[in-house]
Formats: sequence, C-alpha cells, structure tokens
Amino acid sequence: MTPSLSIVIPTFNESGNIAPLLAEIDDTIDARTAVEIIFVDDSTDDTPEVISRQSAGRRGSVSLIHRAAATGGLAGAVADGLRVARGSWVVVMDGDLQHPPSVIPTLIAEGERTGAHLVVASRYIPGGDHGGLAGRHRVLASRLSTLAAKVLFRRLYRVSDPMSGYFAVRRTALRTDRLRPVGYKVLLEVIVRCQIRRISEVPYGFRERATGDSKSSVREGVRFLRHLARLRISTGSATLARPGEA
Ligand SMILES: Nc1nc2c(ncn2[C@@H]2O[C@H](COP(=O)(O)OP(=O)(O)O[C@H]3O[C@H](CO)[C@@H](O)[C@H](O)[C@@H]3O)[C@@H](O)[C@H]2O)c(=O)[nH]1
Repeated sequence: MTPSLSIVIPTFNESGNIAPLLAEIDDTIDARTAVEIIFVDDSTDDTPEVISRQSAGRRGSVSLIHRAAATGGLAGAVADGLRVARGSWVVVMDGDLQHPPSVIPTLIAEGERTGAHLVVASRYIPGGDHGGLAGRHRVLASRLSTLAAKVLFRRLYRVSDPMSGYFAVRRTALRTDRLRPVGYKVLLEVIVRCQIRRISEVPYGFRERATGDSKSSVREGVRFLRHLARLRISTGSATLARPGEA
C-alpha cells in the first residue's frame, strides 16, 4: 500500500505521550486515507517499547526507526524520517502533543487549495498562539531566532514562523540528499536547502506540553545560530517566495 500521507514524528523520551498522540491522530485522519506514521526515536527510556506496543494491530502502517547514533539531534531525526517517507504529503510534527493532530487536514487542504509545496503551521498569524512556549524567555528566544533567520535569508521575512516544527511538505519538493540538519530547527533547513518557493501558512495553537520536558536549551539556541551562519554561507541569501505567492 503506497500511503497518500506520511507523518514523521521525532521522539526523545516521550513514552507518556505515545498512546494519546496515536489516539488523536486516529480521531483526525479519515479511515479511508492511506497513512504511514514514522517514529524516529533517540530515546534512552522505554519509548521504543511503548511505540511498538501501541502500534500493534493498528490500521495503517507505523514504523519505528530507533537510531543507534542520534546524529543531528531533533533535526537529524526528522531528516531521517523524510528520507524514508513515501506519502505524497509528508507531515512533520512533534511527539509531545504540543502540535495538535487536528491541524493535519487543514495543512493538506491548504496545500491542495493553493498548490503550495510547503504549508507551515504558524503560531504567529491571526488565529495562531504560542501559548505552549514555557516562560517568557522561551517566547523571546523563539522571536529572536525567527528574526535572525529573516535577517539572514532575504524574503523569508514573510514566512511568519520559520522556527515551526509543524508543517506539511510535498514529497516531490523534497531533496533529502541536500539536507545537512543540525540541532532543532529542521524547517529552515528544508526551505533553504530544498529551495522551496511555494509556501503557505495556516494558524495553530502551540499547546502546553502534556508530560515530559522540552529538550530545548540555551545550548540548542547557540547551536541554532551557528547552524544558521553555516547555512547562510553554504547557500547564500536564498530568494524565497512569499507565502500566498504559491
Ligand atoms: N529523535 C529525537 N527527537 C527529539 C530530540 N530532541 C527532541 N526531540 C523530539 O522533538 C519534539 C520536540 O522536542 P521539544 O524538546 O519538546 O521541543 P520544543 O521545545 O517543544 O520545541 C518544538 O516546537 C517548536 C515550535 O513548533 C519548534 O520550534 C521546535 O523545533 C520543536 O519542534 C518532541 O517530540 C521530542 O521528543 C532528539 O534529539 N532526537
């Protein structure tokens, strides 16, 4: 069965979130849709066992990539999932329930309506909400990272949330051989390295984390800025389409 939709979910010690996440995905996706879920896991706890147990006997396919070496961190995990995804649309979302699965149909519908190659779930357009970002320092860090990305990458300024970890991309627009992901922000890597020009956005509410902790940190922030500089040097000032020009 060739899926029409792939869902790539990076996980690091998310054992408490797997069952409710799969239940919300089941409630959201039409049973007639051929879906594959790809967990890319670097956990040190029993998350892989929980994924295997919760996936037994489910409709659609669920695959688990438990990586021996967590190269590239979160972004590296997502890139590994993108490389094996077979769906016409590939959705990337977190495994901690902060990205509501109910937005998936809206992402795909927006892409089909506009012909966009990438649809970003944005916290920063009308109807969006960054509520789940714990603490003012996290909101400030997210805003500063977004500003840095927009300054370095010309015309990215109309992508309101280039730091989003929640998006849908057409598999035909992906050039996974070009990806050199490091750290936390895989969307920027996808937009710049794959030179994606037809981008649209939908609003969403970034939810409070249900269980477990964010792995984001100041160290990740420094890693992001270093990666941003490397990306800028290696690709130049990418000229990207503005959302809505799809
Ligand atoms: N495989 C793998 N998964 C990871 C790793 N680090 C984190 N994850 C997984 O990636 C997801 C997000 O990790 P968090 O640590 O909870 O990130 P966050 O601070 O909530 O930020 C997320 O949301 C932001 C807004 O969309 C994003 O900007 C950010 O990139 C990330 O997706 C979770 O499912 C977590 O288990 C890793 O090294 N390896």
